[in-house]
Amino acid sequence: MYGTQTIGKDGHLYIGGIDTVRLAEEFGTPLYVYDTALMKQKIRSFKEAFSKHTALSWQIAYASKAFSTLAMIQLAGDFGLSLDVVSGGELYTALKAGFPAERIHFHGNNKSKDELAMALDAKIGAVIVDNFSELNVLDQMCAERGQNMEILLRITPGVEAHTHEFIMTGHDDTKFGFNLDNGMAERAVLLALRSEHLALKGLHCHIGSQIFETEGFVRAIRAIFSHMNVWTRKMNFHMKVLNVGGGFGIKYTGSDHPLPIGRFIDAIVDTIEDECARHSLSVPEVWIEPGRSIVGEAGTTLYTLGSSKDIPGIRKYIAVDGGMADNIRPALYQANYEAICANRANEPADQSVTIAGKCCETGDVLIKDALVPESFKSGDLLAVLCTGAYGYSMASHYNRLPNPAVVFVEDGEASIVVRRETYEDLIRHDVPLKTFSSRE
Ligand SMILES: Cc1ncc(COP(=O)(O)O)c(C=O)c1O
Ligand SMILES: N[C@@H](CCCC[NH3+])C(=O)O
Repeated sequence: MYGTQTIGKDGHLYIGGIDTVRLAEEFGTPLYVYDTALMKQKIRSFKEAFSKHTALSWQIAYASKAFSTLAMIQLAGDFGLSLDVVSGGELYTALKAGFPAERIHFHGNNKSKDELAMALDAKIGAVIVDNFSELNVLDQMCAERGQNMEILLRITPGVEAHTHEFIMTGHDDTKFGFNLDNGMAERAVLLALRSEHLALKGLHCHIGSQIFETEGFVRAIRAIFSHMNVWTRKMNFHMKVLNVGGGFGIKYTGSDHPLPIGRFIDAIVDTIEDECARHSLSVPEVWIEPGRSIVGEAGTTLYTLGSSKDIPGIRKYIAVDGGMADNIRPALYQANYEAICANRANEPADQSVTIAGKCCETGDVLIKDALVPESFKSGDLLAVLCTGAYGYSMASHYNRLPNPAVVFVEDGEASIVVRRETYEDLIRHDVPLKTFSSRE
């Protein structure tokens, strides 16, 4: 159980003081429910961890790829966060939400000219330049417009984070960033410093996601400083900002043991301060980009149980009214989740079942061994926990399933922040063949 989740006397699961059975009745299922008090608490713990380091300047940029909607971006803005966006769509959402442009940082390994133009028009805070072609294109665009832009360079420090290989990003063989050890990063620093319109503010690295140890951050920072030392003296490059990315691990199941956020922040800041002292450099402003660790545990997906299939001696499948279309993570990363029977949460959960989705795909299994009450049956409500990160944001329309609604709950109030898609929404952009003259 997470955040404000409780079990009521009626045996129902409550979130933010609201009965999830009522939420399902009112908004339908599948339904993404976000405990906003828990998101705020997560933001506060990042801020508190930094405030201990009184001499330091810092920014916490929410990585909106984890969950981007107008309401979420507003919440991040209200709490003084900066914002990491990674596409024109995320940037558009941020601007429409009224997020202060100067606190937006634009990422991505293949930003189009149109996306860069959007960023320049909006005068965002920084572009995190990922590769040589982007450096060149952005420089030319700024020159044509007579505009300046602050940039960071994304560095690939050659560090392998201990996580699923699909979500590692700091190792040498990755599509992201300028590699440190083969001279790419040094050349990028040189080119950026020569540009008249790009102001090289600092460096960025992101070693991966769902990380449980501080060691990867420490190694990445040390690797960057071993070069910074040379670049400062050789090229007179003074790093004003070091952005160490996101990736802080969360507790999806009882086998995950995430570190308190303060442990990560202390390790990051202490290492930076130590390296600066060692090389007689001034301490840069420290930026981080948490996504999952702000929204992950705050999200719960409610499903209604439908059909079941018991294969004696093998397993019992129980199917819900969603699946890989609203949560691709089990199929994509073999991610594990836990669930509660939300309308009978007080009954002993001693039956092991496999929770399947409704997509036409054998791999559409949400949880392999979920524990549910013996009497679990069609019509019951299942709450899959910790689905707040990369669930809604990676949702698809596979099998023409409309995307679920999203509600924020807090202090007994529920606010719909994304309406459920309708079948009409699904065909909204389709152009029927009869509009083509070639049809016989
Ligand atoms: C550049 C960058 N920053 C931040 C994040 C956020 O990561 P997480 O959601 O694990 O905190 C990601 C995603 O892995 C990323 O690619
Ligand atoms: N989408 C991934 C993480 C990668 C995110 C961005 N680099 C997940 O669900 O775990």
